[in-house]
Amino acid sequence: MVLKGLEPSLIVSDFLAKCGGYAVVDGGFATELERHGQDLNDPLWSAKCLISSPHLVRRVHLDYLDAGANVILTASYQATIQGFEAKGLSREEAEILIKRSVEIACEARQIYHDRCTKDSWDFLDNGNIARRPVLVAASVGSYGAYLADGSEYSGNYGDSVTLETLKDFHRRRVQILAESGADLIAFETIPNKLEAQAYAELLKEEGIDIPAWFSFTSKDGINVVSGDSIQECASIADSCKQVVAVGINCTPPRFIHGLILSIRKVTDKPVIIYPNSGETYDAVNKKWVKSTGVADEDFVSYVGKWREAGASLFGGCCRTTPNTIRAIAKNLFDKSSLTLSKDDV
Ligand code: MET
Ligand SMILES: [Zn+2]
Repeated sequence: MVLKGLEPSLIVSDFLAKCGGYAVVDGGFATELERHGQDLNDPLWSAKCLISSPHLVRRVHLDYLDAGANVILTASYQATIQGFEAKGLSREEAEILIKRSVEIACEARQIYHDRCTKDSWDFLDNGNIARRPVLVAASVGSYGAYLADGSEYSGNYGDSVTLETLKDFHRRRVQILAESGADLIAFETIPNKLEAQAYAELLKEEGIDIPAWFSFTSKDGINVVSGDSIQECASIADSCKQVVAVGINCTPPRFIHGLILSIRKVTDKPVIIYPNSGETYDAVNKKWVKSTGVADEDFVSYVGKWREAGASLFGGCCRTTPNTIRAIAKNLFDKSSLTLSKDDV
């Protein structure tokens, strides 16, 4: 994509316009690696596959592109220099793997476009065809994801972790990803305000010249998981020039509508939504379990409602699959059906 040099906000508005006003984000990445037989019970989680199965990483990206994704997220969510070093890799090897995560996603996009299957073309209203726009978003998971102790879902890092700790932890990886050829950086599953502040300061201090999105996670539909206010968190994203979209991921679908309304109160930036399947992560047993209480309807049937509430980018997070993404794409772009039956998923 020829994006460099454009104002960050123009990059996303131009991209959304080319996509037809709304864009489709990919779905659960680690989930899909597991479906392909990978055991991700490891401190590196999905990033383990950058070492052991890069071909599978590329394959999963391709599956999401085939399903209709306009944005694919790299396998770098839990790929950290510190995490790779703990596995005995050198710093240089760790940096190469982080960069490689972006290269693999770019390769997948290239393969996808080169195939020129009918799915890779969009028919425009004027009868012309255009190549479907695809952005590669370099994923950055939280400090809690690196700890791999479930604290990405509590946002509770304890008093010893300060703004500076978080900035120092993330600094080098963000620099590498910014220079890797990715179109943007996706700060995902942000559990608290402190980490959002750290990201915003890093983007500024390091003069990062590609755009970013900030995506928070919530377990009550009111606050982010730490209990910090979603509006305060979204305001940090709003004041950061490099941030081109703000939203929510890895959060049960039933909470999304209210969170979009809260975010819209403090920012006009595009809102991105990619919920999980509604199950809950049990950090002790490292398993996803069905929520008790009211069962979630499949979230694809909510997409129309989220769009009305003001969201512009839609995808899925943990436990969602290419089928979920296919159904979202159909929901957004098949003008004749605004709501999908559950059979579509
Ligand atoms: C815990 S949220 C994980 C987000 C990451 N992009 C993935 O789908 O694997
Ligand atoms: Zn997730």
